[in-house]
Amino acid sequence: MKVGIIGATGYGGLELIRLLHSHQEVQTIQLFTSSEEGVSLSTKYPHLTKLYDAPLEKITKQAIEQLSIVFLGTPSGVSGQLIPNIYNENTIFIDLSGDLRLKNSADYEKWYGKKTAPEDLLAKSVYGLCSWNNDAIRSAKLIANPGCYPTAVLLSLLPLLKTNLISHEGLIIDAKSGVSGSGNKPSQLTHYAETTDATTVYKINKHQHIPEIEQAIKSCTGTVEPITFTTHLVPMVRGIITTSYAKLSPGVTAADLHKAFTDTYSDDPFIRFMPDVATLSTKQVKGTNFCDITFNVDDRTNRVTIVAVIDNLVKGAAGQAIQNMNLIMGFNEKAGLQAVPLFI
Ligand SMILES: NC(=O)C1=CN([C@@H]2O[C@H](COP(=O)(O)OP(=O)(O)OC[C@H]3O[C@@H](n4cnc5c(N)ncnc54)[C@H](OP(=O)(O)O)[C@@H]3O)[C@@H](O)[C@H]2O)C=CC1
Ligand SMILES: CC(=O)N[C@@H](CCC(=O)OP(=O)(O)O)C(=O)O
Repeated sequence: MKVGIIGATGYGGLELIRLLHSHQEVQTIQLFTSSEEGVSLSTKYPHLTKLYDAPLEKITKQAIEQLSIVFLGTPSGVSGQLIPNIYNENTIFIDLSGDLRLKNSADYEKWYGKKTAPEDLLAKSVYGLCSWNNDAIRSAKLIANPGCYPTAVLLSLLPLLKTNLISHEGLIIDAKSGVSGSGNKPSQLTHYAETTDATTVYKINKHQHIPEIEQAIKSCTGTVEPITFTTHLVPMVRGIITTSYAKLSPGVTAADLHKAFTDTYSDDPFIRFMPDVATLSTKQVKGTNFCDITFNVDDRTNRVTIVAVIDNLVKGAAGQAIQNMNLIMGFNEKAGLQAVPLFI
């Protein structure tokens, strides 16, 4: 099968290359650029020497039409305008950006501060939250791959929200990410001198993933209340950890929560429910498509603390995008995604 990557020079693109390279169903990976046509990716990234030396290609409708799948790892505001120009019935589009996730275009313009994608594109797009939307994913032509933070938050909260074991009201979610989450464009926030030896809170009550999380909670459980969601940048390259605090519904015990997680995920290839662990670390999922989840009930407050870890570039981006491809194409869901975590 022939696949393509638009935005191949970005961090999401590089991670797609790394994972697709060992996918047994993928024979050719075409790499596209908007700014460095003719340049070899291995010139820019020497670790790809003797692997990806061919010149980067210009994005054209004719080239995209030849591909079974095209991934877009482009900054927000790009794919919503680009896809209408290259859309065709032969190719499946998987967008890693936030452009097609929010069904309400006013929400996109408010939270992203950018022009929304056309309504017909939004109507066609399927939210690619694997494990929760697999039936719709299997027949999709256009996938809105979930955001990195929403993936960890939703996978860890939906089993309890859907069964009404925790209250929808007063949910508080504290999230922390490594610096690769902000892509390969340097900024003041990600400058080494300011990120190393520091933890920084950012986008307080303004993060663009707030409406995405609320939309998915509504769609999976039928109801939603506003969430409090706070993001932090921590001095590591990869990884996300989310810690959520929820009020238990009357009479609910730890055993009920345990059952909800095992009922939902015991057969899941990538979600590892880990009750009774003393620690949970981003390292234990590094380089993989795993999402590890644990919880602890505080009897003093009648609250439960729910923790999830993912690799932002894999389960939070390229890995989940490939899992979506596998579901659509009817491949083994784990194809290309079987690596053991890079723990040390
Ligand atoms: N990093 C992460 O952990 C995650 C990222 N995402 C989302 O995925 C997307 C990609 O992220 P990431 O790889 O980190 O971003 P990067 O900034 O690292 O890379 C984006 C790439 O997009 C290409 N690009 C820029 N402008 C255009 C354009 N007008 N047309 C086509 N291509 C363009 C650039 O390549 P070139 O100049 O060669 O065209 C660039 O290398 C973003 O929307 C991000 O929000 C989602 C989940 C997690
Ligand atoms: C550390 C860091 O900066 N992370 C980014 C991740 C968001 C992202 O990837 O953007 P979309 O999912 O909206 O496309 C952020 O918090 O904005």
